[in-house]
Amino acid sequence: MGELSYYSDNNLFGSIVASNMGLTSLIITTIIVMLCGWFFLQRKTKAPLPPGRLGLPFIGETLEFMTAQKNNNSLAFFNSRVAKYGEIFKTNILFAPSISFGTPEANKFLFANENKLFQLCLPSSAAKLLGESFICQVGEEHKISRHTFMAFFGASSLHNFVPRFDNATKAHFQQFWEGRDEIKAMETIQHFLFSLVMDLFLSITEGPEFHSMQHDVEDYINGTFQLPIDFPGFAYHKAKLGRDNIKRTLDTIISRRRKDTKERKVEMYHDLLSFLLNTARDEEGNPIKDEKIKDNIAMLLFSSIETTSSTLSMALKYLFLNSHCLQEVVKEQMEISKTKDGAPLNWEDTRKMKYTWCVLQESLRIQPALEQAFRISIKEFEYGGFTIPKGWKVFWSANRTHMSPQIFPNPTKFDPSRFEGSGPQPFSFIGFGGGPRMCPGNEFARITMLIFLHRMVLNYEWCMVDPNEKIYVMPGPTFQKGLQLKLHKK
Ligand code: HEM
Repeated sequence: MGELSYYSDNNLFGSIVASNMGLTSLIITTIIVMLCGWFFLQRKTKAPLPPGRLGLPFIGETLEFMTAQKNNNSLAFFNSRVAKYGEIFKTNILFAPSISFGTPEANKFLFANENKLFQLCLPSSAAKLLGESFICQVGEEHKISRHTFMAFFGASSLHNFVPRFDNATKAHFQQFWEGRDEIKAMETIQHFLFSLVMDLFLSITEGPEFHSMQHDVEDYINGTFQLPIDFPGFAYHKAKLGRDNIKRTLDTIISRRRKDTKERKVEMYHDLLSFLLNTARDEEGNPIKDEKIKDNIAMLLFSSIETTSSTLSMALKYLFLNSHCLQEVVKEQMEISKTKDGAPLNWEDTRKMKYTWCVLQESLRIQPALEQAFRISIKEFEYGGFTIPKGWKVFWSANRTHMSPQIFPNPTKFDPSRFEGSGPQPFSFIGFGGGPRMCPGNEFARITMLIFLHRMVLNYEWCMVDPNEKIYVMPGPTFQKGLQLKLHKK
């Protein structure tokens, strides 16, 4: 028994040890399996970077992109990558790792997450020249400043300016188009827009300040987004001098305006400067500081002219190439003209120009005035099954979206009827951008372009000297020979 019991105890001990060892190894194995699973899941849940090529160190694919863009062919750059990598891909253009978005869903995501996941990123050299203007601000500061300016550029405020714009447009045609049988339309339109904004912003339509500003604004526009070489002869250096001259001229104009206000001549002025000096307030409810007024007026001169002149010039080209569309525009404008009996156009008239507005939007769809704009991701996040790292650039691209055959069938065909009725699906037409940074000048651009086309089609027939005139994009679309037109007065 004892032996037996010894044997049994020994056996029991052995079996306890054996079963403990079995349990321990079971626990260890379970932990190892769980750890492996956890690591595996961790690896699985961290989505990969979007596919694509970052290209050469630092310059990446910048040269290839810039060459394609300059030749008005950035779509080929994008299409080849979309075909290879899909709708979301990585690249390195403009010297930074970047991610390209192009579908309406991705555009919506980008615009809706401004300040949450993305923020505007301007090259620091350009931001330096744009100073304290609201285009350089982000977050709440941007929202408040932009709101101040929107009070002036919104539809309700521009309402009253329509007859004044129409009179200015008639005067422009008399001075610059009358009696000419050939014209470089794009630069003449730029001059027209410069005159219009100088009137709207500062009530200045002629004289030395007008001419010096014209020259300085041109330098400012041409050089701000160029290579930041601050040395005589380089575009960026000229832009800096231009910006300084604009601000000096604005100093003189502001002092004169203050004197006029004291002498109660202020009611003479209905313009942006008067609004900024007398009505607008900053975020703390104080009058806006002069430095901010000057930087914003200079920035608005900068943003308004090239974009609008390019869209109008493209519309003249497409109307010439599509005579059935031109006939529709003429019919619509004649109907309006018949009701006017020589009186200037008003706000309600511009509301009736529905087909003409479709023509302008279709022109902007095919040849966007701003092809893409960049944001920077302010935190890491996932989108579309990919990780978007913090600090990478993400950009929307108007020509990628506008030229997608899934969104706009037969995308190269000029077809203004795409914009009739409820128009294209949301976030598929992004000619004016979207979200909190959507173009605040779109209403102003809309009315000025409609009024211009009204006067143009009622008074002139035109044909392009070279219907295949080349277009460069640097960075906005520009006709190689300035859009040469032969004119025939009706
Ligand atoms: C057809 C004419 C125009 C086109 C196609 C156009 C296009 C655009 C686009 C696409 C953006 C968005 C850029 C982005 O997302 O980063 C933008 C922004 C802007 N536009 Fe326009 N624009 C036009 C006319 C104007 C005019 C007439 C003005 C001024 C009166 C103006 C002032 C601005 C400003 C200040 C911004 C920056 C807004 C912000 O950052 O909050 N634009 N424009």
